[in-house]
Amino acid sequence: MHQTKQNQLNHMLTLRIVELTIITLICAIFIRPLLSEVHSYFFWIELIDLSLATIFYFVIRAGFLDKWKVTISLISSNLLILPLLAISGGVNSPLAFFLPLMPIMAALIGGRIESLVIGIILISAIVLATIFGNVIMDLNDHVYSNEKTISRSFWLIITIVFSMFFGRFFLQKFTELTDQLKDENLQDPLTNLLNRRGLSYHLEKELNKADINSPVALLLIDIDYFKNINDVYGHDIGDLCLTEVAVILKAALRKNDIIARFGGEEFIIILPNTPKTEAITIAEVLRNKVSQETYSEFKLPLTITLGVTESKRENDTTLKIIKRADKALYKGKDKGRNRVEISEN
Ligand SMILES: Nc1nc2c(ncn2[C@@H]2O[C@H](COP(=O)(O)OP(=O)(O)OP(=O)(O)O)[C@@H](O)[C@H]2O)c(=O)[nH]1
Repeated sequence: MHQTKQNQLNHMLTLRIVELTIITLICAIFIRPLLSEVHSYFFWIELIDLSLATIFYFVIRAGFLDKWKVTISLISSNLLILPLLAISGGVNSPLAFFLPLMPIMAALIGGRIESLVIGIILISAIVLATIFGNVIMDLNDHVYSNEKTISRSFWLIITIVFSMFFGRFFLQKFTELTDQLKDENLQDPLTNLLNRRGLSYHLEKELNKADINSPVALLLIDIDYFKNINDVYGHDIGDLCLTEVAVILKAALRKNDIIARFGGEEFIIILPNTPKTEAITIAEVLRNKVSQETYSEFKLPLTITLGVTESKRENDTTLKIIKRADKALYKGKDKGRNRVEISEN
């Protein structure tokens, strides 16, 4: 789910970058000749470039390209631009000003490695264009200045390196931020357990992995008579009790088990690769641990009731499995609370 959102963002970002490139090229073709005299070479080169960028734009828009194919296209369009750059005057070409944008584009669309690869290609091309600067300039019949070419190459390389670092830095910040948002989005702020959204995400994943040999067990847990705590001691003590119960439940679980606050005073525990018989033993352990502790500064005793179920072979859904556990839980409440009940099917 989150991967898809990230892909959509990358896709949108790629389109914006290519749109900007197209706008810049249109300005270069139609507006620049009004401001100064431009060699006809540039017109044709920029027209070819514009056609490439437009094709690239529609191919991306149609969604034909995944991340790697976009990166490969970026690298190949770089390689295509380089000969155009050579015949338009090498590092002295106005096209050269586009080059420092490339590593940033590659970092945003592809990643760190892509940005590094493109940066290295460009720097090597600039070094070559400087060594053969004289020949390139002859093609374009401009007056060639060795010092000017070297100075331009120097600054271009500096800006490309800078752009590689900036791309990397931006990517790092972007990843940190999206990870943080992802965590916050899936976390219950009171108990720091997964929230309902996080639970659905993990439960769906585990149900897809489950089969006859490795069923998923689910425990629905409800704190007994919790309303009394709120009514007598206040909501803040109620909150404290909830957090303390969450800590006890979490500490008793195995590494791969998943715990979430389902809402209010209800928790759900997903036990991957666990048959119902084993889940019942775990549920009893949890029930005992919770009832053996006392909670908050008032040393309040608490008990829990648990409904236990396991995944079915076919067509099980997050909704169905939770509903089965819920039925079992309410059977436990009816039978007097502080107990483990198993779903019938
Ligand atoms: N402090 C606190 N209380 C909450 C929170 N969420 C739900 N509650 C309270 O939890 C209580 C749940 O009460 P009930 O559903 O009636 O059930 P109960 O009193 O636990 O009784 P049984 O479940 O039948 O054993 C309500 O008083 C809610 O206000 C919360 O985030 N913090």
